Order: sequence, then structure tokens, then C-alpha cells
Amino acid sequence: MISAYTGTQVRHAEEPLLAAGLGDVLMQRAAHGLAVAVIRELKARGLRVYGSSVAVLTGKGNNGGDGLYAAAFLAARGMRTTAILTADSAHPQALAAFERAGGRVRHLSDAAPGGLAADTARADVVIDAVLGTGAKGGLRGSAAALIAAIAEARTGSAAPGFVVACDLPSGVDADTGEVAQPVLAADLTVTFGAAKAGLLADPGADFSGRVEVVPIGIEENFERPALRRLDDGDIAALLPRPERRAHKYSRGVLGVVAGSADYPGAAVLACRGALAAGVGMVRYLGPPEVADLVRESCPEVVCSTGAAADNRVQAWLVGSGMGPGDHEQLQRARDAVESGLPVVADAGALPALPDALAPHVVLTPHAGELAALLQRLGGDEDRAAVEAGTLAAVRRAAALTGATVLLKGATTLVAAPAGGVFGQSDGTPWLATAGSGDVLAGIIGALLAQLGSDVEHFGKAGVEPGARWAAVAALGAALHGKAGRAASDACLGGPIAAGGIADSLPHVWGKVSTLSNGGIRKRNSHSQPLR
Ligand SMILES: NC(=O)C1=CN([C@@H]2O[C@H](COP(=O)(O)OP(=O)(O)OC[C@H]3O[C@@H](n4cnc5c(N)ncnc54)[C@H](OP(=O)(O)O)[C@@H]3O)[C@@H](O)[C@H]2O)[C@@H](O)CC1
Ligand SMILES: Nc1ncnc2c1ncn2[C@@H]1O[C@H](COP(=O)(O)OP(=O)(O)O)[C@@H](O)[C@H]1O
Ligand SMILES: [K+]
Repeated sequence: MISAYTGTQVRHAEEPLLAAGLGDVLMQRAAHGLAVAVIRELKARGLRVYGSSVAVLTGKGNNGGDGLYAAAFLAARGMRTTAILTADSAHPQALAAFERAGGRVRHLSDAAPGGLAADTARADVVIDAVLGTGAKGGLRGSAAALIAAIAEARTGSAAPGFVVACDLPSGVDADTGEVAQPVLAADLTVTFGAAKAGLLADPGADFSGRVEVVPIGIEENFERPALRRLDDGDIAALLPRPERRAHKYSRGVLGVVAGSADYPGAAVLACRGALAAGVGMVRYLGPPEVADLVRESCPEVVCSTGAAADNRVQAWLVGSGMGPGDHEQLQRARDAVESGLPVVADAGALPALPDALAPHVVLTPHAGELAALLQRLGGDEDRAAVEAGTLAAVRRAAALTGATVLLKGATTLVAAPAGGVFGQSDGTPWLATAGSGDVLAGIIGALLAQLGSDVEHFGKAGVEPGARWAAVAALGAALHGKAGRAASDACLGGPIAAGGIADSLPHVWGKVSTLSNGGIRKRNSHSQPLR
């Protein structure tokens, strides 16, 4: 499990060590980790360390101090280092160390910003150490102008170098992932002590590049993470496995209320997602013409008629491919929610359900649908506002509805109403294709049918009871993302259609389940990339 924290949590975790007078030791560890990551990245790109150039943009706080100490290490390794001081002061000891190591200092206040930006953009490595967890808002004044000019000089030009963010890209909010432009997009973010939640949520994740965590000795001081990500070991541990004497009913039956005359394909894709995700049986309820198509496409599915209450299932999937005029289907969706069984509610069901729900109801809106949901509950967010603050929006929706809320996107966030959030980023942009969400709903429905009643399973895996439904939804999002990626990889990175996600899922499932599943480890820090 990858755990991410807010900037405030990280600062609290640092406090006992700072009180013990170890502030400089922490900074040296952070800076050393940053320098090592830069060297590793240079080598991975086939570039020499000795003689390559590095420009370090530094602010007046400790983030700038990290950057300057790291630059001193890199200067000692023979890199041509320039520090650009963006503020009227700099961390004094770090600046002195940098100058002792032979680095060159330039002051933003003394230089013509255009020339400075052009010089910086040409460096083999640009380190952004202007703002860290102590930032209030985004970059201001001449530092903002400099970063904007560097970002522009790098866009479109065949910039040979790469950008490394120190702790986080300046302008990205460590807690929320909200972005105050201008921000210099990083190829690599080297973050200290633990991942910051804002690096793993959109839009912050757009600017973070690959994220690596450098342990600095504060890892034992963390409490409840602000955001968690299931890694392959967690997925392997959470995947349901049939017992030797399992039968189709003991494995879990999913009832699917999806599709309409206008969107019959959604029912098929939801069923295909569910069938690929290990469910014992799928029962489909819907209009006869849609049921005919479902039978033809997926002969494994048992099509039924009548009310939701007449069909015995362990979980429901409702809403994919349904519109406001599909009264009979919407009534089934409401009945499914009233049944008290776990439900994944997608698309057309979202506006039709009661405002007050429960954690075993998993809502799966995309950003536009989440904005509509929040507006219905009295908010004024539009789609753009949700996209600009995904973490806050998904948390608010879960708190207001009492449901588990999954917000789809490049990073899919799942918020439990009790407070925990998961964020998965396993996919590929090729997943943004019509019907992809229907397959996701099918996968989550199948997992709810198999895992819904197994409270112990999650406890053993380190997931607290209140976050159990969110963990199931995150597991579904992870499998969906990995299946989409595998389908695209099988075409050498080419495009995929939604059905291909379901087709590649069993193989992805098999592959990940062979990984060690020695239980969920709490993993605050690691030198492996997070993504
Ligand atoms: N604690 C430790 O020992 C360790 C900390 N570590 C590192 O320290 C980082 C946190 O350091 P930090 O607290 O000094 O804050 P930091 O992010 O550098 O910026 C604050 C400074 O910038 C200024 N400023 C604020 N907002 C601004 C804006 N919008 N635009 C312009 N300026 C702005 C503000 O000045 P003010 O505006 O208040 O006068 C203040 O002086 C953390 O991310 C990690 O990298 C690691 O080394 C591990 C050990
Ligand atoms: N840029 C992206 N990168 C990765 N995954 C994406 C991206 N955009 C969308 N997705 C995923 O694709 C799916 C799209 O679902 P949705 O918007 O409901 O589409 P549809 O309604 O057409 O099925 C979601 O699982 C979402 O997380
Ligand atoms: K930074």
C-alpha cells in the first residue's frame, strides 16, 4: 500500500526530529536522495554526470535549502551547477555549502528574466526547489514570470534536459493536488519522507511526472494517510479466490440493471466486465430487446424479468446506459438500493437515487456527473471546478451522500464517507473511450458480489471497516486500468475499444495474482517509483 500524506502531516511527523535538533540532518538526507535520483535519471537517459549542466531554481525556505545542498553534491560529482536565487534570501548554510562546492550563483533580481529563462531551459537538468510544503498559494511576481518563461521555452523546443521537482512541483498544493499556474511540469518528483497526497491526485499528478519517495527517518511518525494507492501486492492479496468446493452461487451473483433502447451496448459491456472479473453468475434485468442482445453477446448471462426483489443476487450494478425516461429500469435501480445489498450505481442511476445513501452504495460518476450530483446537493461546482480539485470534490460528495464515491479520470479517486481516500493511476489515456465506464461498473459489481460480505478479508489486508467498500472500488479501478493498459500493450501501445478491456482482464488478473501476497504492508517510503 502506498500511503500519501498532506504537507501538514509531513510537517508534524518532522516535528520531534526538529525538536531534537536534527533539522539539518533531515535536510541533508533529503538533499542527498534528490542528488542520487538526479544522477540515476541522467544515467538512465544515457547522459554523463561529469560535465552535464544543472540549474537549480531556489526559493527562500527549506525547499530551496534542499535544492542547494543537492546542487552542492552534484557539483562535487563534476556537474556544472548554477543556482538561480528567486527570492531576496536563501537558506544560508545550504548556500554556503553550494558556493564551497564551486557552484555559480545568479540572482533573479539582477538578471534579465528572458535571458535567464533561456539559459535555464537549456540545462541538462532543471531542479525546481522554489516552493515546498510551506508554500501559501502559487508562485508570485518575478519567480512566477521566470517559471512561466522556462516552461514556455521548453514547450515545443526539443529541450534535451529534464525537470526534477524537489519535494513537489512549485505551485502544486501538497494537500489537495490543486494547481496554481504557472507550474513547471516535472519529469520526476523526488519527495521526502512520504508521498504528498497532491502528487497522486489530479491535476497535481499532471505536473509531477514519476514520483519517487526518499526516506528521511520520519516514516514511523505518520498516522492515518490522506490518500492510499493499492500496489500490485495489495491487489494480489485482495483478489477473491474461489474455494475448492465453491459453486456458482457461493462465488456471488451480480444483478445487472443497465442498458436501454438508446444504449443497449452498455448492458453488454457491463456484463462483459462482470464476467471477466470472476463473478459466479450474472443476472440481467432490462427491456426485452436489450436482453436479446445481452444473450446473443454473452450467452453466460441469465436474463430475467420482473422486479429487482424477485431476483436473488449478492450485489447489484445499476444505471449504465440508462436515461431519465427509462422509468421501469430506474425503479429497479431504486429497489436495488433499497435492498440493502452492495450496489454500484453508474451513469443514469446517479440522478435517480435518494440523496442519503450508505457506504455499501458505490457511485461511479465522471467529473461532469459529479458536478451535477454536487449541484443537486446544493453545491455550485461545475465540471471544470471538479477537475481542478478532484480530491476535495470526491471527498465532499462522499460526505454529503454517505455513499462511497468513485470519481473516474486519469487518476481515479475513491472516497469513503468515513474519510479514507484511494487513488489509482494504473491505466492509459486510451481508456477514455465510449463504454469504458460500463466495463468498469461491471468489474466493480462483480467484486462487490464476491467480496461484499467478507469483512475479514479486508481487515487482514489492513483496510479498516469504514474503507472496505472504497477498497473494493479501488481494486476494480486498478484492474480496469491494468486491463486497459495490457490491451493497448498487446497492440504495441495502440488504441483499444471498451470490449478489449474486458477481454484482457482475466490475463491481467492471473498475472497479478501470482505475485507475492504476503499481506498488505504499510509502505510509507520506498525508493521505487510510485508510477
Ligand atoms: N522541516 C525540515 O527540516 C525539512 C524540510 N524539508 C524541505 O522543506 C520544505 C518546507 O520548507 P519551508 O517550510 O521552509 O517552506 P518552503 O516550501 O520552502 O517555502 C516557504 C518559504 O517560501 C515563501 N513563500 C511561501 N509561499 C510563497 C509563494 N506563494 N511565493 C513565494 N514565496 C513563498 C515563504 O516566505 P514568506 O512569503 O512567508 O515570507 C517561506 O519563506 C519541504 O517541502 C522540504 O522540501 C526537507 O528538507 C526535510 C526537512
Ligand atoms: N486520460 C485517461 N487516462 C486513464 N484513464 C482514463 C482517462 N480518461 C478516462 N479514463 C477512464 O476511462 C473510463 C471512462 O469512463 P466513462 O467516462 O464513464 O466513459 P463511458 O461513459 O463512455 O463508458 C473511466 O474508468 C476512467 O477512469
Ligand atoms: K519545489
